[in-house]
Amino acid sequence: MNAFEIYGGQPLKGEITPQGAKNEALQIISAVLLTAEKMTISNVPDIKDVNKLIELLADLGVKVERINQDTYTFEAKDINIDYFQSEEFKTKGGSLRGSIMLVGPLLARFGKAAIPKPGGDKIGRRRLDTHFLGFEKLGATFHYDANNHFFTIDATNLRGTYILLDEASVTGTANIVMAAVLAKGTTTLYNAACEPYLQQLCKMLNRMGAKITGIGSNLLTIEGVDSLSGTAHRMLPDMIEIGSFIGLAAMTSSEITIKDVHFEELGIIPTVFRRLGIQLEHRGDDIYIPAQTSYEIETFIDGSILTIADAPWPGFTPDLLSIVLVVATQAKGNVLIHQKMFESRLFFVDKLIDMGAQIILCDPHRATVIGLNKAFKLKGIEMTSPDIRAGVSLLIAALSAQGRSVIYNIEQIERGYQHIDKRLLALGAQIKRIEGKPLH
Ligand SMILES: CC(=O)N[C@H]1[C@@H](OP(=O)(O)OP(=O)(O)OC[C@H]2O[C@@H](n3ccc(=O)[nH]c3=O)[C@H](O)[C@@H]2O)O[C@H](CO)[C@@H](O)[C@@H]1O
Ligand SMILES: C=C(OP(=O)(O)O)C(=O)O
Repeated sequence: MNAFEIYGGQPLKGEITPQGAKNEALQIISAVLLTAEKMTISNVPDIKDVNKLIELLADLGVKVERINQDTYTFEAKDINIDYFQSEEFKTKGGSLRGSIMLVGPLLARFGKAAIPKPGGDKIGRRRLDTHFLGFEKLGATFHYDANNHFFTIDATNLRGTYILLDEASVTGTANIVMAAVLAKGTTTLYNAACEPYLQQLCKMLNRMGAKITGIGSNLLTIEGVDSLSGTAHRMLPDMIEIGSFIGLAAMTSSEITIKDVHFEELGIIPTVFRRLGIQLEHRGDDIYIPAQTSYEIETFIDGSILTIADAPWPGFTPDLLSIVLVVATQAKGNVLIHQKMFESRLFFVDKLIDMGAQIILCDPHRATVIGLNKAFKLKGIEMTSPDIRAGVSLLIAALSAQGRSVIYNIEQIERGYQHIDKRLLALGAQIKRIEGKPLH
């Protein structure tokens, strides 16, 4: 088991380039199953979840070639549908959330699919109802074997229809769109999620010959086509990494430039960090963050305490709330963090409290942070990372803290952050990968 050992308390300095977007990559790479032709995908992040998905595709019979460090070609000509029944697939498929998005393309192209209940973070209940209700509307039938946690889905004759999603699920929308592109007739999808990940997916599908309109809105119209052809696609920079680096710079009083961020795709993210008092400048397509000895959280116009809450896009992504929370611990002022979507995503705050942060966990969804205004530094401790974003938040806390910290269970962090120790070392961080297990 690997851990990170960190000596914190020193400012960092330099430039950092965000990786390709993890959550976009999981959709885009699943979509290669929709065509027998060659797909060339670039800016693919070298992270555990993406590499596992690529491995799954290869196991399914997709011809995968790595052209260079971040570019792959995929050719889904001969697919081995029987692989679904193998024990290997049940183990591998169950280990990442993104594997659920293999179902839509497989139904569209082969009329059947099977999938173990996927993994992902322990951040609360993670329903898949939206996916299956959507597939059912398109004419699929599914069976859930609760003993083996295994879904089997049949769909020989998918037909376009009107679908009102029960919630704007990100992976659910991607899955249903990918099933509908090859269905007969027109699908109208309302209450669709519209994150940049989905906009990128829909634009790529259109380049492959799909007919999707309404991209970027919560009403998508998908006119089914007979087949799709190959194309090339480049992933956007990962907006969650960009937000994490903004938080890192502020918390550690570092002067950092985040390169090539595609600022116009970041939506409300820069605004939310600015509301925490963080100065950031949009220079060319970079974000420049000066070294700041203090940053002050705004209040609402009437003087009441600021609330930062998550919401489906174009609202603030839940994947950055843990980062905002940690950054607020060293701000001047107070903020209420309201994590509406997930039930267990704030449960890492006990570690921050152990480090000296002032936080009141009001209930599983809400935490009040009383900023220390950098008057007292957090102190380094040993801790275990419960999920990917909490993990990076703890990493940021450790880099700002006085003394030595050890973070265990870094596999969680490495699901989504490419070579993070090496990239932080390049900014001057004192971080080392060590062997180690938590005591309990
Ligand atoms: C692989 C991938 O892409 N994972 C992302 C994806 O997960 P994923 O697609 O699994 O998440 P969903 O969008 O389905 O939903 C996430 C949670 O939010 C709740 N919910 C969702 C929509 C809504 O309108 N109201 C609501 O309360 C759901 O019940 C669920 O608990 O989207 C999440 C929400 O942005 C992100 O945290 C994950 O990083
Ligand atoms: C929760 C996340 O990922 P996943 O959906 O893969 O668990 C995330 O990226 O923050």
